[in-house]
Amino acid sequence: MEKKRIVVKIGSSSLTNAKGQIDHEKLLDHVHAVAALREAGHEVLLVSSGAVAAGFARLGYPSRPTTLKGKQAAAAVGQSLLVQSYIAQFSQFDLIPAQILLTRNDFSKQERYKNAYATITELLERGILPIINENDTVSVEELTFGDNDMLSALVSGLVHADQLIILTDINGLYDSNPRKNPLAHKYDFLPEVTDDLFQSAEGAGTKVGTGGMKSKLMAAKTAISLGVQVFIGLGKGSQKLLDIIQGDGDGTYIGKEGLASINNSRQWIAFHSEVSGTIFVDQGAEDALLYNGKSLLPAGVYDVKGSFEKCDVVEVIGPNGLLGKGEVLFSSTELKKFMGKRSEEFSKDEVLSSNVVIHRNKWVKA
Ligand SMILES: Nc1ncnc2c1ncn2[C@@H]1O[C@H](COP(=O)(O)OP(=O)(O)O)[C@@H](O)[C@H]1O
Ligand SMILES: N[C@@H](CCC(=O)OP(=O)(O)O)C(=O)O
Repeated sequence: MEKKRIVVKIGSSSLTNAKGQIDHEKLLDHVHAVAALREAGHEVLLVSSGAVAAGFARLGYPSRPTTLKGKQAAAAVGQSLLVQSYIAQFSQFDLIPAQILLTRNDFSKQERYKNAYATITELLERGILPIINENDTVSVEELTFGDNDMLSALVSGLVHADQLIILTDINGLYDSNPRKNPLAHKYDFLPEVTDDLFQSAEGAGTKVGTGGMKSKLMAAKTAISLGVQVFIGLGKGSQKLLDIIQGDGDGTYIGKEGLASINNSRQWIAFHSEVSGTIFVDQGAEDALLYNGKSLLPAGVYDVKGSFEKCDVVEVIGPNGLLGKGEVLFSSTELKKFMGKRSEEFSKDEVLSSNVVIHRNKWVKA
C-alpha cells in the first residue's frame, strides 16, 4: 500500500466525559488505531483537543468554564494530563509522542511558520508522533484559531497531508442536526463544501465540544482549498483509521481525488499573512494576474495606499474589485516612484534588483 501522510483530529467529546475527566477507554481506542496506521507504514500527526475538558474538574469547576482565564487555567492542567496519558499508552507500541502547542502568531509570522514546518518534518522523518494542540494557556482570545478543527486543517495544509480525518461523536455531516431531527439524512460524499451546506450545520453537540459541525465544515473547506481531502465521522477499534483511509469509514468523505497541493509560500500568503498595504491596478494588469498567469509589473499599477516594505504582503485591487494578495518586491516609496512606467522607461540610475512588483509564484487569487 502507498505510504500516506495523515492528520487525525480528535475532538474533546471523543476523549473526555462530561464530568471533566479523560475517558481512558476512548483514548486507548484512538491510540490502538493510530498505532495500526503507523504499523501499516503511514505517517501520522495527531491534533488532539481535550485540554480544557480534561482539566476543569481538577480546578474545581463543575462544568467547562466559560471565562478566558478559566479555560486557560483548565487547559494548563488538562494538557499535561492528556499528554501523560498519550505517552503512557503509545509506549506499548514503541511510539514516541512529541507535544507541539501552537498559537496564531506561529502561523502569521513567516519565520515561525517556516520553523514549525521544519520542526514537524524533522519529527516525522525520525518516526516521532507529533501531538498538536493550540497553546490555550497563552493564546489571546482574538488570536486563536477559533477551534482545533481549523487548526487541524491548517496543519494538514502545512505538512501537505494526503488526508485529514476529523474524528467526532457523530458519524458525519447530516442535512440537519440529527440530534434534533430524527429524519436527517447523512451525506456519504461531498465533492466540495458549498455555502448552502452551512445552513444545515449547527453548533456543538455536547458540553465539552466547542465548534460543532459548522466549524468542521469551515475546516473542511479550508483543507480542500489547500489540496487535502477530508473525512468527518467516527469509528471504533484498532482498524477504524485504516478503514477510513481505504474508503470504508463511517462518516462523510469530502473532496475529490487528485486535489492540487498548494506550496507553503502561497499557503502562508493566503491564510496567515497580515496585509500591509493596497495596490491599485488597471485592466491589463488584472488580465495578466487573473487569466494569463503573469507577474505584476509597475506599468499596470496606478495607485498605492499604505506604507510597506519589500517582501511585505499587499492586496491588489483591479477595476472590478479585490483580485488577491501577494508578496511585493518594491517598498511603497519605490512603487510610487515607478508605478505606471514600463521597464524600458527606467533610467540607468533607477535599475532595481527586480522590475517585478509581485511575482506570479508569490501571488494568490481572492
Ligand atoms: N448537520 C449536522 N450534522 C451532524 N452533526 C451536527 C450537525 N449540526 C450540528 N451537529 C452537531 O455537531 C456535533 C459535533 O461537534 P462537536 O460537539 O464540536 O464535537 P467535537 O468535540 O468532536 O469537536 C454533533 O454531536 C452534533 O450534535
Ligand atoms: N484547545 C482546546 C480545543 C478546543 C476545541 O476545539 O475542542 P473541540 O471542538 O472538541 O475540538 C482544548 O484542548 O481544550
